[in-house]
Amino acid sequence: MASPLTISARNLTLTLGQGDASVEILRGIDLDVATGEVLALLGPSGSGKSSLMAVLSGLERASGGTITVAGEDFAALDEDALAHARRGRIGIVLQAFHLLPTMTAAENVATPMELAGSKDAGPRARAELEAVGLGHRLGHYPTQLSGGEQQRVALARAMAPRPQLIFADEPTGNLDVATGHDIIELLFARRAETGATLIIITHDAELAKRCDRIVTIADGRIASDTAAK
Ligand SMILES: Nc1ncnc2c1ncn2[C@@H]1O[C@H](COP(=O)(O)OP(=O)(O)OP(=O)(O)O)[C@@H](O)[C@H]1O
Repeated sequence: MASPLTISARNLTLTLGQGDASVEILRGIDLDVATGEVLALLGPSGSGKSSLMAVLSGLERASGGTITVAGEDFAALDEDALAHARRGRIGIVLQAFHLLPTMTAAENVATPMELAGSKDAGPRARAELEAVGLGHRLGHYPTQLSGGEQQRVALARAMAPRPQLIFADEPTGNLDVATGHDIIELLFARRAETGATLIIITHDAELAKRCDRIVTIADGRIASDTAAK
């Protein structure tokens, strides 16, 4: 039996700005992603990859089309409802780590789960930080951590709620090659352990080949959609 779909989008559009200043960023995207699939999103700078990720992850509302993510009709939800639907279901890792500077590594991971009502946020945060090799850095603040360590904290924060769906937008963009490689290994390993669906934006053709499928975006449209192996 085919895996159920985690994402189903039809004729998805995104237009930002008003009147003469409006820009058509996504111009009719059709995309199905099966549960557990690992998908690489490629395309030139400015083609709309991050914008597509923002819509698929519920950070941005589509201007038109239909979109179902993890069983939720995202097109029917307002911003608050989208935020609620994201919680615990969708993990996001970005190029910039976006850690809160006044919180320790453990607090950065635990706090979003606490806000979502988790009763065991502390132990889960610790376990996830141990899983990404930071068990010895729980009490460190972001400024006391290297870039690679900060991205591990961000990865732990994304993974700790056990999301069904993980988005990573150039997660190695701010890291040197070796450190970036370690982060990708960890991301793939943690994903494999949880069976989550992963969508990763990358400019790295070698990394794309490790995914199940490669989708290329050009000028706000899907230019190609092929199996990677
Ligand atoms: N808030 C906004 N208002 C108007 N235009 C925007 C806005 N956000 C993004 N854009 C434009 O939308 C287009 C797509 O941007 P997006 O960041 O999705 O591209 P990308 O493929 O992820 O690029 P990169 O690889 O450089 O990160 C770009 O032309 C960008 O300038």
